Amino acid sequence: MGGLLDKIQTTGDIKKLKKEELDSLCKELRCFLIQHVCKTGGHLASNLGVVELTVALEYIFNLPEDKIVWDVGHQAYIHKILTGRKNNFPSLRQLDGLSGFPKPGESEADVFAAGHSSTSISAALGIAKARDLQGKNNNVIAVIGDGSMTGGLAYEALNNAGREKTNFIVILNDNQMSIDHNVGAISKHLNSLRTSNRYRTLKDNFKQFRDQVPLLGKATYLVLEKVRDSAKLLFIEGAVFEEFGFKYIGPVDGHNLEEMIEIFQNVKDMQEPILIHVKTTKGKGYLPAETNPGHFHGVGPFDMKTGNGIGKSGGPSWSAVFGKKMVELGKKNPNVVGITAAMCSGTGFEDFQTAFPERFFDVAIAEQHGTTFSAGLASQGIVPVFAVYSSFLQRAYDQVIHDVCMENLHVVFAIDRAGIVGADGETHQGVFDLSFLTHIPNMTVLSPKNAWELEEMLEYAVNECKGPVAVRYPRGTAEMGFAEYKAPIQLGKAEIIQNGNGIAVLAEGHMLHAAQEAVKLLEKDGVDAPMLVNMRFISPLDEELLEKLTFSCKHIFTVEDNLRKGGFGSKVLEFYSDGGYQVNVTNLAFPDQFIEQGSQSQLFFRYGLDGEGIFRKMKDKIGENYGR
Ligand SMILES: Cc1ncc(C[n+]2csc(CCOP(=O)(O)OP(=O)(O)O)c2C)c(N)n1
Ligand SMILES: CC(=O)[C@@H](O)[C@H](O)COP(=O)(O)O
Ligand SMILES: [Mg+2]
Repeated sequence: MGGLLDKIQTTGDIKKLKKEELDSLCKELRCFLIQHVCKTGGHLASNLGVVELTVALEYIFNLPEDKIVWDVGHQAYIHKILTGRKNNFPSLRQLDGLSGFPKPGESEADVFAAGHSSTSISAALGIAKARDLQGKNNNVIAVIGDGSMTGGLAYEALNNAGREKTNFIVILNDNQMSIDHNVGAISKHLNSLRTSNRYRTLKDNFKQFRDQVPLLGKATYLVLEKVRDSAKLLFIEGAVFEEFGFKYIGPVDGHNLEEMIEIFQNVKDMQEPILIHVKTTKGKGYLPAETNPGHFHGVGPFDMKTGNGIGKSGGPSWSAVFGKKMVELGKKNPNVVGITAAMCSGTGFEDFQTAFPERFFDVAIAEQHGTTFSAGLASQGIVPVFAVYSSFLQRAYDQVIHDVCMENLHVVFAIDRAGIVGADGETHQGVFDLSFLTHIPNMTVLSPKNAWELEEMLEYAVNECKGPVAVRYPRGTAEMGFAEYKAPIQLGKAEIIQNGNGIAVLAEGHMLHAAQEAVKLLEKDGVDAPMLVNMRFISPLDEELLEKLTFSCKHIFTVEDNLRKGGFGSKVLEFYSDGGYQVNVTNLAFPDQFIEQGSQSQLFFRYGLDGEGIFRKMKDKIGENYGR
């Protein structure tokens, strides 16, 4: 690999290239990207789609003085390669490696961190206003996808930005895709703009006019050039963005470097809010990704030649178990409906969508709306099951409290990707939901130990619960172990896996597996069989059991896939402290910090939450009483 890309070692080096070289640079970038992402995995399709857009932006604007804010940030790989991180690219999304998202700590060219969608316009506006207050005159650009443009926060920001007479550019990268196909009225509106030829007409009109002027003098020509340039900036009727106060430019071909370079040159330094609508193709330039952009949105390692995945194909994922059970529940109960916020395939909801299209709602990237919409449905006797990634539900904290729990409405939250998710890192780790849900009055929170229990809990949540209920389960292959433990689910009741004295290990959800491994190691080390418990309910806790333990156990350990503060263990401690019990409780959980990227197993190991790590921590704690 080499040539032009080798000349780009640091931010701004791209500007040393000749304009005629940029097409070749784009080709090299695509090869580089595919060759590396096929090994590391990552958000390939979105990045292939923005190669020319990123090159044009970074060729015209002056980084790092000019600020580019990437929405979600999953499409910032080309930006990373062009801003000094090419050599580190093999470590993308790996433990201690390059982040898959913009990170100001990684480079001065990364202005604002992201991972969750629809934040770019707000953040960029803040950056632009700070610039104005500080008397600077750099450009500020938000790059947002059409999927992210369905998030409410983007409109709060447009509403605010449209009245500012300041240098502020929004690039709307429209590939008609979210992860799955984009949905909703905004998507339709963008489609009507995409297919309009008004921008082309203006350009063509100019060409016709110019060709008709005989013996064009240089001065006239220059005036016409200016007219043509400003023609691109003309108010185009019908684009919703104009109503917000933005000057709308588009649609522009996002794979045509020349066109984009010309437009960016024109808008650079303009003192008003401008929105440039750029049309791109997700997966551009790599056939498997162009053909199946949903799959290549976020992909694991794959064979570059065929696009086929590489690596172990274990059993069904937790999401697949959820999806299959939902079809069964939907068949039995016509009141059950499914809701997703643009994560239909990720949450395993596709079969339900196919089976019950009229009972399935993709609300787009709108977790807040999805939650309140569910509350509305529940208020009328429908049973909504909102499948949502743990970290994205953070968005809807107020809606969960104010619209669901306060009214004690029967909304079922199927919380996918709860706990450590791995390579997406800090922004996506689902390690807060136990802390932000279990203290809300009326909310029931359950965690399954295995696939069977997830199904049982869903059945329980849908058919037996009366109020708000959340079932949380992790990313990855569903656990099948403990198949012989099938006690029926009962409100607030834990499941005893192994009786014992002296030591009790209370496990949350899938952490039971690591906890059992640790217990076996303790036994092997000469400790009398500790008690092992699958808690099942994190809220309400099995208080009867907790009280009983105070008579038989000297040491109580809690194990969970969540941060320590406010989590399962914290609740157990609180119970004992409130009741004035004298017990020795140790919480084994992730430390109270943002947890970095890495594979799930690497992170469980690093934080001592794999079987061996739990064993060591327990051994340390038991100390002088060890072995008795
Ligand atoms: C709040 C939030 N919800 C959901 C997601 C998951 N997610 C990541 S990218 C994406 C699609 C974004 O589509 P778009 O902005 O059009 O980008 P594209 O991948 O098409 O370039 C979704 C739903 C997220 N990152 N943040
Ligand atoms: C960028 C983003 O938010 C999603 O693409 C996310 O990375 C998907 O995660 P999963 O791979 O766990 O579905
Ligand atoms: Mg898109």
